[in-house]
Amino acid sequence: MSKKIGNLTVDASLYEFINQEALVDSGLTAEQFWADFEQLIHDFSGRNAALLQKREDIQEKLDQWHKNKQTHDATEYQSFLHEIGYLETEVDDFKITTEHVDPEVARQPGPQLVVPVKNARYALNAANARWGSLYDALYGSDVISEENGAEQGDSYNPVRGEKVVAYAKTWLDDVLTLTEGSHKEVKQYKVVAGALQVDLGGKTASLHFGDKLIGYQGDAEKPEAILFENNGLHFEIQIDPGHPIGHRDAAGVKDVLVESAITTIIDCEDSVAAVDAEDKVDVYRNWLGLMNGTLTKTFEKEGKTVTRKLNPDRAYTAPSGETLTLHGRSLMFIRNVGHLMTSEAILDQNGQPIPEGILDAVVTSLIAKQDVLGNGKYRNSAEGSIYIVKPKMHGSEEVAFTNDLFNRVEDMLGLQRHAIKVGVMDEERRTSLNLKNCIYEARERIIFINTGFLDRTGDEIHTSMELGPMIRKNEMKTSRWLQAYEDANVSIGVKQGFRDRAQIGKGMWAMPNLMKAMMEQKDGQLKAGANTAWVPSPTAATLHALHYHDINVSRVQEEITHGNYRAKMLEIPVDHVQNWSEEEIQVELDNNAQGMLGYVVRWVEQGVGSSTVPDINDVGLMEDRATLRISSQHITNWLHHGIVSEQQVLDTLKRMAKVVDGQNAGDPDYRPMAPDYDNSVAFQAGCDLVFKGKEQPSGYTEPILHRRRQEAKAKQSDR
Ligand SMILES: CC(=O)SCCNC(=O)CCNC(=O)[C@H](O)C(C)(C)COP(=O)(O)OP(=O)(O)OC[C@H]1O[C@@H](n2cnc3c(N)ncnc32)[C@H](O)[C@@H]1OP(=O)(O)O
Ligand SMILES: O=CC(=O)O
Ligand SMILES: [Mg+2]
Repeated sequence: MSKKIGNLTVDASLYEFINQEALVDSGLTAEQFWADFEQLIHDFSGRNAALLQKREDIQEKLDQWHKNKQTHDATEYQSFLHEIGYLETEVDDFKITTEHVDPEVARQPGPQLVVPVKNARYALNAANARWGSLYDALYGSDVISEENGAEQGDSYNPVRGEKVVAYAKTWLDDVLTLTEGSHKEVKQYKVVAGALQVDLGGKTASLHFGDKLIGYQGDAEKPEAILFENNGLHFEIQIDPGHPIGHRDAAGVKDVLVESAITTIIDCEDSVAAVDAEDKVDVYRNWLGLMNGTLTKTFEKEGKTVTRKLNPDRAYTAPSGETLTLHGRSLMFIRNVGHLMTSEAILDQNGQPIPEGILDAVVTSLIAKQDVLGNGKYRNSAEGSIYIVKPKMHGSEEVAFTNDLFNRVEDMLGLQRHAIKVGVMDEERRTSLNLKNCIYEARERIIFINTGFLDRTGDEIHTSMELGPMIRKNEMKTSRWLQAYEDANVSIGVKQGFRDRAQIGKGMWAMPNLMKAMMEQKDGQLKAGANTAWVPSPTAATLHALHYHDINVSRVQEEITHGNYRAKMLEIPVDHVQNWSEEEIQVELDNNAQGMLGYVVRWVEQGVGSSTVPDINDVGLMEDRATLRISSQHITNWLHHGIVSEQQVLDTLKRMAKVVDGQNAGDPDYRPMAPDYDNSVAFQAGCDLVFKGKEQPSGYTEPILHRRRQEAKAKQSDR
């Protein structure tokens, strides 16, 4: 059902949602909103389409260039890229001037959590993941080994519990060093004359660096929680001798509560399957509930009914005796979709679906205006800012388009100029190579540049598809172009004045179950100069937060050395030797096919936009549209260059479909792909992604996924 509003045709459910929910108390009338929206669509759609056409024209030229050249000459190639406008002439030096940036962005380095907005249970969990139990994160992850009787099991294992406490207290000794003794020996914590005093059994000690104590809850002599700050991040020692864990502890410590997900990206993009107006309304309604504080979700967990809602702020007594309040929730950003897709939720005056990025910009900003006006139960941005993450832009013209669009949205919604901030995903090759210019176009509203290395890898493969077969997927992570891209992002961000004003972010830890490995490796992103980095879950946020206590990122950024990274970034990861055995080729194909189908089947049949899918070695990998872009494009590339044959790919897909079916055997809602492959919409989607992969714009997966999901939905409603 749809409604004619002016010259627009608007899906009825979206129209009702906007009029009856999103516009309420927004200070805008429905009449004016729809009239302005129509005009905005009219003014911006053509430019959006032209930018997409430019992408296609450039790709066509790149393809021809590689096809016509016998050998690849790097210097010649760079000149050609300049000629076709792929490499831009660099703007003069400048600094970003973004104002009204919340401290979480400007001055609090810390983890950034990403969560699919469509999943209310997870989204609420993510918003609340500002604070996380260190004991729970350790107990439930592989950071604590299961050796010597420390298995997780079904009920509380005190042997494991002891290891957790030992780990946490060793950490406390590092960040909260006592004048003598160890936190392991403490018998009592109290606050005396505004300072920490610990009883070590006969001896007393205090903090080596006294200014780290900044508050407490309860009675100073017998606190329930003591709050500390280190490197701008907070944590609490929580004390309750009556608690089952506190009861076992000499000082009654029941937990260490760590400030964890400082910011969270509420994602409308790659972790979400939203293909029609119904889905978009679900997405927007959850975002509204997060902005006005009304979102709740009731579900069964461990035999109990749980109702999850947003956590309140946290109140403490400061050493001065005054009340100190800290945010109880993560600062929420909203990731809009990119410029590529259109949405049938609204048809323009010609009956054409409008650009989905425009729809997201208008509706997510309208909803966030509730927070700007202070209409919600809680405040997200104390600065009255709206944080939109914009993915998958190619080059500075596309950033300029976003900036102009946001100006117009601000005018339309009655927001102050630059109230809408932008986080630019540095995840397409044309953006990485022209990053300084991209930042320049958004210099008054930019609040992050983030290396989305997953999309970036997909774009690397697609852009140079014609040059030759690419190196194996796992080798991409250590290749020279990728290192140069990561370094360039930090260097350019620092030079353009991001330090202590905006985020220089790094990418996702995509192995949600391998937390020990994360603890060993993810601090590398901070050492490279990032002041935030992506994590897939609240547990990962709590653990990754410890890295920011170890490393003072602001200081790291001060010492960043700058180089010229362009030439290295332009080194294309083709494998010139191709010294692969038949077995290696098959393993690579199996791995890509399994990851791809494991993700696609849940996307297409069940509308799940992000899943953990076991890889060939049974390691659970976070899969989303960006990882799908890599695996599908990799197969397409090897197929195109004859490393694998069409029959081999098809046989592999069929074999892997059975493996994936087996992995999902426990799911009553699962629809197997084998043996009726021709009738499995998901399997057909997988085939399209590789066999039609060369024609997909920039190698993106969304056009095929959307079409196939719509088909699966239609089939399901017929059944
Ligand atoms: C390239 C890119 O664009 S990366 C960014 C896009 N990707 C993402 O956003 C991925 C985000 N992460 C996720 O979606 C999930 O963590 C997945 C799909 C990877 C794993 O999900 P699951 O297999 O269901 O996780 P698992 O069973 O281990 O844990 C579930 C619990 O963790 C919580 N959880 C897991 N991930 C998240 C998250 N991102 N935010 C909040 N809570 C989360 C769930 O709420 C649940 O707890 P609950 O029972 O108390 O509600
Ligand atoms: O969006 C993130 C990415 O890696 O792609
Ligand atoms: Mg991405």
